[in-house]
Formats: sequence, C-alpha cells, structure tokens
Amino acid sequence: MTVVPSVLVTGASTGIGAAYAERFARRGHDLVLVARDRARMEALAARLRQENGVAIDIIQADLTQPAELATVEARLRNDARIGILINNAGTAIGGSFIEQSTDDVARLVALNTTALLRLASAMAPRLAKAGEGAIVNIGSVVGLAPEFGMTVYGATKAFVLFLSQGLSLELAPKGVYVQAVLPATTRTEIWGHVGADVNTLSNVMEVNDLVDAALVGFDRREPVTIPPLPDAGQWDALQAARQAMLPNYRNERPAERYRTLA
Ligand SMILES: NC(=O)C1=CN([C@@H]2O[C@H](COP(=O)(O)OP(=O)(O)OC[C@H]3O[C@@H](n4cnc5c(N)ncnc54)[C@H](OP(=O)(O)O)[C@@H]3O)[C@@H](O)[C@H]2O)C=CC1
Ligand SMILES: N[C@@H](C=O)C(=O)O
Repeated sequence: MTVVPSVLVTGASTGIGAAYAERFARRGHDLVLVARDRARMEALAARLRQENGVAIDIIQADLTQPAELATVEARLRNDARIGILINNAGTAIGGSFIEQSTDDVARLVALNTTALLRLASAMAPRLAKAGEGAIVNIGSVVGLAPEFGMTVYGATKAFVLFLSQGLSLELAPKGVYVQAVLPATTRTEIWGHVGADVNTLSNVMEVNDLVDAALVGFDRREPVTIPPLPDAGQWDALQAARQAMLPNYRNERPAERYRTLA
C-alpha cells in the first residue's frame, strides 16, 4: 500500500459520497469515484483535481447490477493502492411496507446491503494481509429505530451496523479499521427519492457538517460514529445493556416464563 492510500468512494456523484470525496481529496488522497451518473462524477473530479492536484479515476456502475458490481469488486480486490473504502452508495424508498413493491424493496436491499457487503468482502482479505487500511460503512440512525416507520430501509441499515461491528471485532486485531457512520436527517437528494421535501423537515444536518464529524470519528478510530447524537453516553449505555445479556442466551432449558401454559 502507498503511504497516502487511495480512497474508493461509492455513491460519489452527489450528497454524502461527494462530500467524502472532497474531504479526502483535500487531505491529499487519490480517489476512485463510483456511481451511475458519469457526468456528475467527471465534473466533481475535474474540480477536485484542479483544487488538490490528486489523481481521480471514475467507475460508472449501477451497484444493483451484478456484472457492474463485479467490476468494482475486482478493482478493490486487485488495486493495492486503494487502502480506504467508503461504502456509502445507498438509497431509500417511500411508502409503507404494503405499498412498496416487492421488486423495489429487493432493489433497495441489493444496493444498501448486498453491494456494500460484496465490496467489503472483496477488499477485506487484501487489507488484512497488508495489516492496514479502513472500511467505512454508511448506516443510519433509522437502523436503530423501527419506530421511524421506514422498515425495510431501517432493516438494511441495521444490517450495516451489525456487519460493521462484527467486522471491527474480526479485523481490528489484523490492523484494519472498520467504522459504521450513522447519520440522521442530512440535506441531500435522498429525500426526493422518498417523496419528501427536505426543506420542510426540521433539524436537518448539512452534508459537510455530517462528513466532517464522521471524519473526526474516523481519525479517532471510533467503531461507531453517530454525528447527530449529543450524548455519547447513551450509545455506550445501549452497548453495555446489549453486552450484559450475552452470558444469558445459552441455556439448556427455556426460560421459566415459557414453562407454564397461561
Ligand atoms: N441524507 C440522509 O438524511 C441520510 C443518508 N444516509 C445514507 O447515506 C448514504 C448516502 O446517501 P445520500 O448522500 O443522502 O443520498 P443521495 O441520494 O444524495 O446520494 C446517493 C448516492 O448513491 C448513488 N447511487 C444510488 N443508487 C445507486 C446505484 N444503484 N448504483 C451506484 N450508485 C448509486 C447516487 O449516484 P447515482 O445516482 O449517480 O448512481 C449518489 O451518488 C446512503 O447510504 C444513505 O442511506 C443515512 C442517514 C441519513
Ligand atoms: N436517508 C434517510 C432516510 O431516507 C435516513 O436514513 O434518515
């Protein structure tokens, strides 16, 4: 791996991914930008090359299409210059579960979970062998909150959090940093995709503030970064409560409350 590793950013044509690309370019990292809209990535790349003097490649890929996803996987598997993956591409769909079509929820799962998983899987063995590198997975606070009413989207983000925490436990001892970033409402185009006008929402975080905060967590090597959460102690308490249950799961007999009929 080079001293300043290249960064591959998925969903880099706009929103959170474009902000990550900008921030890493400012830090002097070469970039590989991935999304479907080549024109937008070319415009971003031209500006970032000019402002920062970094090298930028573009891969136009629809990450829900297996052949196009495979191209990005191969790049991550084989390009030893890439030391950081920003697994950011994701979308959301509007409506309740019974209003959403089966094909639409399957596409959502394919992008938000399968693509993210396959890209991490393509890259992790190389990083583990090198003993360095980072994988950043963009989740959402919605993954902690079925009450927010975005059930399938939230389920994909719960997957991202669990995967990230598990990978962190597996890969940190091998020198590889894994971070889950959990934004809440952030001003990007995603809200248009769920049929909402972001300008009517309250407490909306600006995308650069979100990414700058996520990068503070990145630099501190936090496993989970929740930029909008004021009290980090609440997250720690949730983890402590979860971990306190761990010794209680394995038992020969069902719990007492299930051994009576009433
Ligand atoms: N904004 C918010 O309030 C929050 C966002 N998030 C998460 O942040 C991440 C980024 O979202 P955000 O920036 O807000 O969303 P945007 O809609 O602004 O950007 C999404 C990015 O993903 C790319 N993308 C979408 N579909 C595909 C696809 N099939 N293949 C490849 N790339 C694709 C888009 O590019 P293109 O169309 O060119 O392919 C775009 O670059 C997502 O994972 C989202 O779930 C989490 C919590 C809150
Ligand atoms: N992306 C947002 C929903 O559409 C969120 O995760 O809050």
